[in-house]
Amino acid sequence: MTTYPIPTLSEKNNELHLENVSLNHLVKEYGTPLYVYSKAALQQAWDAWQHPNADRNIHICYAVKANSNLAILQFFAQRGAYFDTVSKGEIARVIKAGASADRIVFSGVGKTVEEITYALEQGIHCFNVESLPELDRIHDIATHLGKRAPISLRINPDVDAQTHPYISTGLKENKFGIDHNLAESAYMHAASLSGLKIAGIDYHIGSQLTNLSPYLDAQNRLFNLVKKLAARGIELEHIDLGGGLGVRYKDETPPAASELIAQSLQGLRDVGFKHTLMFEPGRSLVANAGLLLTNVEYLKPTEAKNFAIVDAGMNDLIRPALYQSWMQVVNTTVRNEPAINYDIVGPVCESSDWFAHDRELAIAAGDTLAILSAGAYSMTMASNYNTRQRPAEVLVDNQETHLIRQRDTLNSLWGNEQLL
Ligand SMILES: Cc1ncc(COP(=O)(O)O)c(C=O)c1O
Ligand SMILES: N[C@@H](CCCC[NH3+])C(=O)O
Repeated sequence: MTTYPIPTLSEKNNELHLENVSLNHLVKEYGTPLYVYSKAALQQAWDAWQHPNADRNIHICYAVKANSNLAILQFFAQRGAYFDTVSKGEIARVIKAGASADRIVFSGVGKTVEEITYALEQGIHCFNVESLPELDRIHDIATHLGKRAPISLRINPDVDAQTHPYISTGLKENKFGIDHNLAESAYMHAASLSGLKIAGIDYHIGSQLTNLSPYLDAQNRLFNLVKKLAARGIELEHIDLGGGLGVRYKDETPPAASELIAQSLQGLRDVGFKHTLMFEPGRSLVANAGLLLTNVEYLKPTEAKNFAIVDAGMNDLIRPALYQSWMQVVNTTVRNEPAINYDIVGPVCESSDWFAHDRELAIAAGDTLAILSAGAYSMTMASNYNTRQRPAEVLVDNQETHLIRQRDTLNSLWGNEQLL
């Protein structure tokens, strides 16, 4: 029997099921393209990040950009998550989903005056500050509002995360964070600003990391810095080690979250630190709880290739087009006919509109394909390019299904536009 990266996906009676719901049944009920998430898989991913007997507080800040559907945010809020956000919209979503603002950290290199004002008015947990001008801006706005802004400086440790260059963020040529070498003077400056309250320190070196060593290198550099800051009288409440833990799409073997937490805790104990520990996982909490269902519209053999043209496009799921990501594609109906090689492509007018190249599959026109591991950076990166309606989203809970987002309506496509 095939094993899938999604733990709650299995074959029953020659059809794929997510938990106890047939994917073909979902297609009949909700149509395609359709994002489907498994509540039990979300729970497993959340549980993997729990470390009940730690000798300090550990806050798991779910990185909202990975999947920001309100029902998904509500799921994590109900389990006591903190949230890592990067825009006013994400902060507002988290609050709308029922989380308290004081569980929100606000990252991002380009925070506007409007966003900082909004975050201060809501009373967020902490700003992860990415530059000196941003530090001054937050001080000015906080002073104007008669508040003190809790801040952490995001340090760029100049460590190679060994991942795709587009999702590597901790090298000195990346736009993120404050240079490691400037960190001490940046903290001294922050300490001199009355509108700020120094709360912590953080880094985030990249995404889809499958190896602990870059993490641990960055962590050691950060701990040295924390020691130097303490020697200068700057005490921090928390250390935030960012997100980035990878998942299995194909045959990757990322470390377990428990391993990452255990090593980080050990590192902290070795240097005698008592700080609260924070992490900002996104992908590892949601990627393998979701898939995208798409209908095969046409099989098109050409001299060069066999194309399977599906009704989802790069606008619905851009990861293969943008990063050449490998995502597993399976037929939701198990077919015994011989498999042949297909390029799985969408209807969008771009040659980069593909999901898989040279995949061996047995497919008939009208079948439904499932693109797996599509719980993270999939729906959140969807667009309306080619004036296509973004997919609906469904959450499966054992035998029950919940529509958690309607498909875009035609009217929603131009609802904000105006004829002259
Ligand atoms: C600041 C920050 N924190 C957390 C994350 C989440 O990363 P991941 O989804 O790889 O865990 C990101 C995205 O890479 C990020 O930019
Ligand atoms: N969007 C990327 C991850 C970006 C991480 C954001 N800092 C992906 O799909 O892999």
